[in-house]
Amino acid sequence: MAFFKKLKDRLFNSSSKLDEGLDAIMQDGQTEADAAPDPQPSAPPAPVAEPAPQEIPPPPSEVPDPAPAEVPSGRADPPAAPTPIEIPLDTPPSAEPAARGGLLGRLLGRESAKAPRRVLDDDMLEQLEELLITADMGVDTALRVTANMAEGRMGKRLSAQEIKELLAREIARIMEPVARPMPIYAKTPQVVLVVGVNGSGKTTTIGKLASQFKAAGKSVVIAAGDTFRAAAVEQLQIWGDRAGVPVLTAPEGSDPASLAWDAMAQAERDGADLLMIDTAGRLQNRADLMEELSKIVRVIRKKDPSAPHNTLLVLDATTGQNALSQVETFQKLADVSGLVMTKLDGTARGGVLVALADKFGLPIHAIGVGEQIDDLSPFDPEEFAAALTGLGTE
Ligand SMILES: Nc1nc2c(ncn2[C@@H]2O[C@H](COP(=O)(O)OP(=O)(O)OP(=O)(O)O)[C@@H](O)[C@H]2O)c(=O)[nH]1
Repeated sequence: MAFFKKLKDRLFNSSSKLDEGLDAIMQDGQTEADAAPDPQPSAPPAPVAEPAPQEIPPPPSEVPDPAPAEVPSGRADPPAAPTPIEIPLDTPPSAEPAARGGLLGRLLGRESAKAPRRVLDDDMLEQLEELLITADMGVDTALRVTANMAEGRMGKRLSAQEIKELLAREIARIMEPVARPMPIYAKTPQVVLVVGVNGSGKTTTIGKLASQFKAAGKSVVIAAGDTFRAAAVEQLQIWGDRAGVPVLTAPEGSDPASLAWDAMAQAERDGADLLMIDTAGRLQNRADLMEELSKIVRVIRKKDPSAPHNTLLVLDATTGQNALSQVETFQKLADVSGLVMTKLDGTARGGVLVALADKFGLPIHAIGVGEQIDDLSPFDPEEFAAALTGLGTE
């Protein structure tokens, strides 16, 4: 629960946004009868046709599933890569579907019987859709999520807590298949190419990952592949020092592919388990960047035809919907195998992760929740859904 609390506190902006929005929606449609406290158990039966539901019915099985939980487990792994043998990050994501227990299960049924309720109708659904869109879930995902929430529940009187629970279940269901730590392969050195726009958090993420891999007993080499920016190289050296991992650099302006070749040779010589290669993120000139990335890949493949084994795209969650177009762009530039979402702390835009999972289904290997070396966590769909919806924050 410690991490949940940290994530919850740091995702405060997102959850409070959804919280406030839901409260407003509840107030908007509230009638006197809705607001009236439910009768005490000893009182005569209430003159309402339908008793206030204490439990949310489980999602009907025929609900169209945007990201089915039964997706084959290998779906998100790189197809041609060797079989993973180990998971590096310390806490694996929950194997249990969200609705069947775990954190969400424990958070259910915590509200007072007197909580105000509102009848779920078209009006309310529309308001919910708008709320999710403002939380950066995107139109398509917001529509799918609300449709699934409404399935079999139209006309029912729901409380804000029940709506949050429904929302959290839907979000966790979409996120479950993409919550996968970066796989570690038997082949060494495992080459991890790290791509993303400048400022997305590549350097910081490489440092954090290197530190975690090292703590897990792996030997790591970092290559500072953004050779055109001296400041970027310096930053990476600082992070390498923090993580206690060697950083290979090349003179400013030199060919990143040649550095990648040298780094590969050194990683092989040293018997390193992992080689993490930082790359430039200049999207202003896509043709150049594409050529640069493909040259790095060509060169390292001369030494190992199965490399790179992972191509991590680092995305800044605070860019909201822009993250979607960055995925599209980088998928054209490189064979992206997984995502790391940074800056989830203090952003009101965590909803974009749901849109990303729904649209691309790429694995989310880890999330950045701060600027310190240990502020990188495995992605847990239940904790994320609970934090995003504000469940358990009362
Ligand atoms: N709050 C917060 N800040 C982060 C996180 N990850 C990275 N940052 C900050 O984001 C800024 C950019 O991070 P970098 O790691 O330098 O990003 P980059 O993609 O390497 O950028 P360039 O070096 O310009 O290519 C830095 O100030 C980091 O401290 C995170 O998870 N949370």
